[in-house]
Amino acid sequence: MRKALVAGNWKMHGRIEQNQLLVETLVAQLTDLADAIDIVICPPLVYLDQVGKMLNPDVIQLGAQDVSRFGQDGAHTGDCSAAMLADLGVRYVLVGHSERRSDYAENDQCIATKLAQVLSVGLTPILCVGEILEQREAQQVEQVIASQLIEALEGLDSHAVSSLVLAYEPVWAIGTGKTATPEQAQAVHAFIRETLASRYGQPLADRMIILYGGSVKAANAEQLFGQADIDGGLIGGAALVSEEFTAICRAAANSTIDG
Ligand SMILES: O=C[C@H](O)COP(=O)(O)O
Repeated sequence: MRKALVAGNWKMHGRIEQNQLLVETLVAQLTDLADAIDIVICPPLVYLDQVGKMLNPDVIQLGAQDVSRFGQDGAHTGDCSAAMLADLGVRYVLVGHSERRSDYAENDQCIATKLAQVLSVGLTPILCVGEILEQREAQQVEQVIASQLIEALEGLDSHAVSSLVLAYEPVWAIGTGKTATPEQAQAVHAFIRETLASRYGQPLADRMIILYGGSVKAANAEQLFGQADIDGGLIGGAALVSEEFTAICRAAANSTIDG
């Protein structure tokens, strides 16, 4: 059985004082879920050290929102390498989030390079894929998702692919309050698993953790996580509210127990 994972992506939110309050609360509220699910918090880069020092990695692990595509130390102003993230105790790294794709024109080749950097230092990438509204309306969802996956995974062997986490995030559902219905999300998750099975074999596909992201909140988490191929969530806005994030984690734990 796959172990559910819930990752909170704070995006560009936080201040030292409010981070402290939020993380202290989460650590206290989520301790009993340590064995049931994996929980990750991805604060902004400048707060990784602060948040990392407050976390008990047996309960909540540290994640980063991005990584440099350059592997070596060097003249890359503003960048932070995978090795530096590992040095700080980061365990997971978001790669290919739609906001990186749109804000910084990150293409699939750039994303493939970043994946390789993250894997090279033994961290777990969370590879994000998802279609924009026009692509969904044009019935291109499967084509877009397959292409994003295949291009990003180009050059990785099965062993490397098996150490990834995937996140399906329909761009039209991110921060908009328009969640995909559980059926819409399940259909794409099943398609992702089929695509992986056809390229890397059924056992690998069956083990792959595939998260859903896009306006997940306490009120819809249970239904989403109850779908057969949805193994948890990548949470944005609701990750900034302790009661919401805790309830989402509990819904994921319940879905694991329910099977
Ligand atoms: O990384 C998180 C996703 O982009 C979802 O964000 P959201 O929950 O605010 O829609």
